[in-house]
Amino acid sequence: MVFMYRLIKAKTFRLLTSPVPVPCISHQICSGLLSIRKMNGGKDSASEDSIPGRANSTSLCRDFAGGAGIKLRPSPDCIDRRECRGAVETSSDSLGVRHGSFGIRRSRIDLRSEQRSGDGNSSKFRNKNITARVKRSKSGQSYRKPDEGANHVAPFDICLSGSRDSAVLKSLQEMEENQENVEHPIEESGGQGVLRPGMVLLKRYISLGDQIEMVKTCQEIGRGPGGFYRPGYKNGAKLRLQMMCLGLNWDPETRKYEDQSPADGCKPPCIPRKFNQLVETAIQDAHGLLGKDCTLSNVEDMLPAMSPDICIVNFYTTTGRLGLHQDRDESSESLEKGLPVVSFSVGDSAEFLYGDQRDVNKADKVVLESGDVLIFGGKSRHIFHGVTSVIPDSAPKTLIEETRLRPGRLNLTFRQY
Ligand SMILES: O=C(O)CCC(=O)C(=O)O
Ligand SMILES: [Fe+2]
Repeated sequence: MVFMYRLIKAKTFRLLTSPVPVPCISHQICSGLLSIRKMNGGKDSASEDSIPGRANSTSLCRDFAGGAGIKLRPSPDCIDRRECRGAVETSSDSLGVRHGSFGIRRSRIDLRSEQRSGDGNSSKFRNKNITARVKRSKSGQSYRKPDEGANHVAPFDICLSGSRDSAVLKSLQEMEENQENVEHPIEESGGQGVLRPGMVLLKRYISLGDQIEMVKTCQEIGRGPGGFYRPGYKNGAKLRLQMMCLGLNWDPETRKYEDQSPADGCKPPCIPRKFNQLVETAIQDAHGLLGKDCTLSNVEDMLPAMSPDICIVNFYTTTGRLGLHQDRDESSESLEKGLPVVSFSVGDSAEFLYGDQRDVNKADKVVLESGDVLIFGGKSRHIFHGVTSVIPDSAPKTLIEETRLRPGRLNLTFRQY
């Protein structure tokens, strides 16, 4: 009897502590092995940090953890296999692991996946000596620790989940009522056109259908490896936004582009082809606008064309903002040529400041609404710019209904390294 009991206990222990291979097929079609080990009791305790909807855990391919919760989600347009190497300690995971078969409270996830082909960006950037703060785990596996000592968190979901409850319906109704009183700021902001040399604003340029698709795509990618997280500066201060980088990761701490996300050590997801196409047509249309000025012999002198290989996706809640700064961490070649930054705004409108100095009192202001595209290159490539406020309840109602985007603003800025 005692022998039988010991045998069962030993088997159970082995079952709980040995890696359970779970195929990891992310939205990036990365194949890997997820090993979940029970490390600490079976109690389940969800905790949240101060950011709404953010669970107190980091999870790689967390949609695939938890046995029964395995989901396969092909990436929109992204066909390359990406490299994720990580060894991440998680505390209670609000997603798959928490609901996993063992009620795992803390788990260690080892994930390894191979890289296949790709668009050539990665090797190109590796050759440029882009630094990645890669550390070695005891097992020798490379991984990158995000905030040392801080709780790792699951990627932020830019959309609300669950069924439409009365609170959401109420806020939709309120939004509808408020929208009747929203003054469209085209006149106030000068509307569509050339704001200054090299700076063009295309008002309501992105169709509602494309905006909806953009939100859904960003949500999909943003919940996966290399997804949304709240970045911080060297001094520990956090930015007042959630960020995800596509193509290459931009690290506010080092002010460098790297080929690993600090949040989970994964390669940044690639930029969906559709996004790049929109950027290219927006630049062409901006050239069309500039071409109306007969004194310009070559519009590209004022606004060079570019092919984006980086996209920084920011999500601002209604209290989010971004201080005046210059975008100057791209390659010196790109900056010298004045290759433009192309910015898409989706969701709530925002007050955007821009000027020649880092001084809010000397800056000009424009309201960026859902669907607007702002392009700044050439002589305006080094302008100081920032977001002072997000205007609540100003997003198109249909966009919110179709996507359940959280209150706030999604902004995508495309650049060429
Ligand atoms: O949100 C915006 O409009 C600006 C974002 C920005 O400046 C940046 O990501 O560098
Ligand atoms: Fe910027």
